[in-house]
Amino acid sequence: MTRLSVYSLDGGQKLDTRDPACIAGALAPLGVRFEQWPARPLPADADPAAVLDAFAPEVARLQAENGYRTVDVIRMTPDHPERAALRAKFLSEHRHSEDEVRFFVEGAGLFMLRDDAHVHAVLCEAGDLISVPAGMRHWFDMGPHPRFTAIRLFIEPAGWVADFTGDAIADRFPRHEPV
Ligand SMILES: CSCCC(=O)/C(O)=C/O
Ligand SMILES: [Fe+2]
Ligand code: NI
Repeated sequence: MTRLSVYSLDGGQKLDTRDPACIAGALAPLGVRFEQWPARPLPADADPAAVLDAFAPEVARLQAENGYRTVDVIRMTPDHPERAALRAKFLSEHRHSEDEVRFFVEGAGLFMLRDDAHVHAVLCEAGDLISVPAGMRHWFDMGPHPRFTAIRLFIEPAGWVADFTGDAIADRFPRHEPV
């Protein structure tokens, strides 16, 4: 179930909630957009084109709002050959020059969003739309046995571009531990 846990930078826990309205309300002051949209089941063999086709109305709505020029699909399974390398890449704290817009359509993954005083752990699940503002330090944990599909929307034609901070902060905070 979608969840927000907030930690102070020294690791003390300040908030833990599974209430979607509370999650959205706690993230909004950070400039983070969080909404829940209905998700629909996908065939196990759905390729990126099929995923985009299944969620064409949602993608069109987001593109109409913000003119995203590049849209892709990331689908991770526990046997994905690059799961360890991709997990390590996203676990490195980074930021982007544009908002990070993700619509989760299957499974779950953990976003860790850092501001001056806190780390906000947002466990995103199917149906969750999140937009992390440009410049916000963050990392993402898909866990050792990843299972999620997310639609990613970019203004930048090149798609995913990150500025890694070099800070190993992720090592000091909880990881995604799927049940
Ligand atoms: C949930 S989409 C994969 C992770 C990603 O694109 C990113 O930038 C994480 O911070
Ligand atoms: Fe990112
Ligand atoms: Ni904060």
